[in-house]
Amino acid sequence: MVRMELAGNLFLVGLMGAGKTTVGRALARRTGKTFYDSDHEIEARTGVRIATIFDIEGEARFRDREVSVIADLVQMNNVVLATGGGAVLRPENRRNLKNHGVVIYLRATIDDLLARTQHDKNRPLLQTADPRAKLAALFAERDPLYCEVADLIVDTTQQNVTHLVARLEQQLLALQGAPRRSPLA
Ligand SMILES: Nc1ncnc2c1ncn2[C@@H]1O[C@H](COP(=O)(O)OP(=O)(O)O)[C@@H](O)[C@H]1O
Ligand SMILES: O=C(O)C1=C[C@@H](OP(=O)(O)O)[C@@H](O)[C@H](O)C1
Ligand SMILES: [Mg+2]
Repeated sequence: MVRMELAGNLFLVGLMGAGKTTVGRALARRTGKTFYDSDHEIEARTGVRIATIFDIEGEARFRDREVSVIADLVQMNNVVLATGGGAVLRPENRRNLKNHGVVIYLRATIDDLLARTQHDKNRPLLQTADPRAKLAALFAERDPLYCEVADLIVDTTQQNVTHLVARLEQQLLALQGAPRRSPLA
């Protein structure tokens, strides 16, 4: 059987724990694209973990680094890029993502996001007394931005990564054939 090819760049957005890094890596493998993660790229360029950048420089400077890394990575061809959850906060990033590829919003419930992030200490914004309340506040602030930038919105609830990636590939192929469809999958 001849497999249809998915053209161009794929960019993943969504809150912490949505699965951007995990799904992005698997999607790249499945589609034959090269995987990048903006957080990994920031860590590679600085030589320190994200949490250390937040500690030493603060969030605003981290966002500046994120803008610069995303501006570079969107220039690549045939990549899957997992962004950090806050990338959509900066208009330059929203513009860059929209202009250079198909943007996929991985949406998840607060319960799922909490369950998937609670054992990981490298997300400084969730090192608080009430991470559920923090995730809910971030959802309220960012969901409109993710929706604004997305070509495709995918609900990840009760979806294991393998199934999610297979479904995503089908939806992306359909979108490729009909570019002006609604983003709601
Ligand atoms: N659809 C899913 N179902 C179950 N677990 C998931 C799913 N997507 C991601 N995970 C798990 O959740 C955790 C956070 O995923 P990650 O890819 O780091 O999210 P993000 O990059 O969006 O913050 C990881 O342990 C990952 O294995
Ligand atoms: O939501 C955010 O503001 C952040 C999300 C993180 O990436 P993930 O979404 O991959 O966890 C990372 O960029 C940083 O801790 C800030
Ligand atoms: Mg990630």
